[in-house]
Amino acid sequence: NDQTEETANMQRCYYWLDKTSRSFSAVIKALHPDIRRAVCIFYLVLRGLDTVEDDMSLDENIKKDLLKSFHDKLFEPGWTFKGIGPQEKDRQLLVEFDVVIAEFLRLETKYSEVIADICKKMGAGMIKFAHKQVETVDHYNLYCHYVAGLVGIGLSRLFSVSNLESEMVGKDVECSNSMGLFLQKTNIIRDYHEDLVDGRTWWPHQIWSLYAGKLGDFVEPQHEAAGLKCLNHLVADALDLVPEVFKYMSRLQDQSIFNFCAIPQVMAIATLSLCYNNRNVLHRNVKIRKGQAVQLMMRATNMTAFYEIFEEHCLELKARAPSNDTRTHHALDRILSLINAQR
Ligand SMILES: COc1cccc([C@H]2O[C@H](CC(=O)N[C@@H](CC(=O)O)C(=O)O)C(=O)N(CC(C)(C)C)c3ccc(Cl)cc32)c1OC
Repeated sequence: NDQTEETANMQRCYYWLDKTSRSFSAVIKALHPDIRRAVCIFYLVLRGLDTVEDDMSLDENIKKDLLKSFHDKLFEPGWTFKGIGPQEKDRQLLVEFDVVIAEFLRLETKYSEVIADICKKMGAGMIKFAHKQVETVDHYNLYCHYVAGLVGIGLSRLFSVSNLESEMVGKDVECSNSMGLFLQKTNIIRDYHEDLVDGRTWWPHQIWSLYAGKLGDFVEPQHEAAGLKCLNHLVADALDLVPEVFKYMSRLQDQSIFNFCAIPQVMAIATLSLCYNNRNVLHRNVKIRKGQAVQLMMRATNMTAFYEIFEEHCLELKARAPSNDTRTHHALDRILSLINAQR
């Protein structure tokens, strides 16, 4: 896509987009020109907020104030933040954040007000979860709402106000929230070992305590079977979101927006299927193969293919799930009957 007519600042923003999201930046750059800049800026603003939340070396009070006021910084031309620890991978983005702010302030108000509103809500939510662990399933859903559901809700509002999508897309908060939860829960399930090492655990205590005394127990051979039961429980919980994902995707009209929304979702169902009953999840970070990811990206361009991809992964999952895992079988049966019903 020809970005030559963009300002020097916007060129710099696309540079940061390439640096902060490997495969995903190309999908954002392929978005319809009416919405491309708004989504790129939204992505970078969220990356900035995420970098603050992730920096464990930051003084608690500085972090709290910054999370609470981040949405106001968007209206302070020239603002940057040099306090992020040197180990944070996207530290430099905040050092050059004045560039993002300059472009944010050039956006039409109908876009910038959505981005600022989501930042305000997300920052406030992140403060509530500054303590390290998640207690109940409700807390789990609330945490995922703050860090991911709100992204889906914000994007859906951008799609609607651009008039590229119907008003319903921006109004159906439940479906938009589920789009974020499906991605976030998949990441949390996949990142068990990595997060354990970092000392931040997002697996809800109310679920894992059914299977072990300490979350770290699952890395030990004698607790592996229990670890797999817990893993499968969380996979089934994530699969319960798929009906809402289908409802959301079925509403989309713009091809570039469909691709932008579909690609992360098909990556997630492939990752979720890979994680199910997979003991490697308890010891290291598992990822779908690059070749499989590319295949999925190329296929996920229409609703028929979207259903087919989910059906393939759900049938494969059903074949592997032991008959006594009723939670997983019920979730899969519901998804498969929805797919058959729309044929
Ligand atoms: C309607 O809602 C969406 C529609 C399309 C894409 C996303 C969602 O997809 C990427 C996809 C992405 O960023 N993939 C990475 C791979 C990875 O990080 O695992 C990448 O390819 O670099 C993602 O993961 N997150 C991060 C959250 C899940 C926290 C929201 C994300 C962060 C900022 C934005 Cl603007 C968008 C997204 C949506 O958000 C729900």
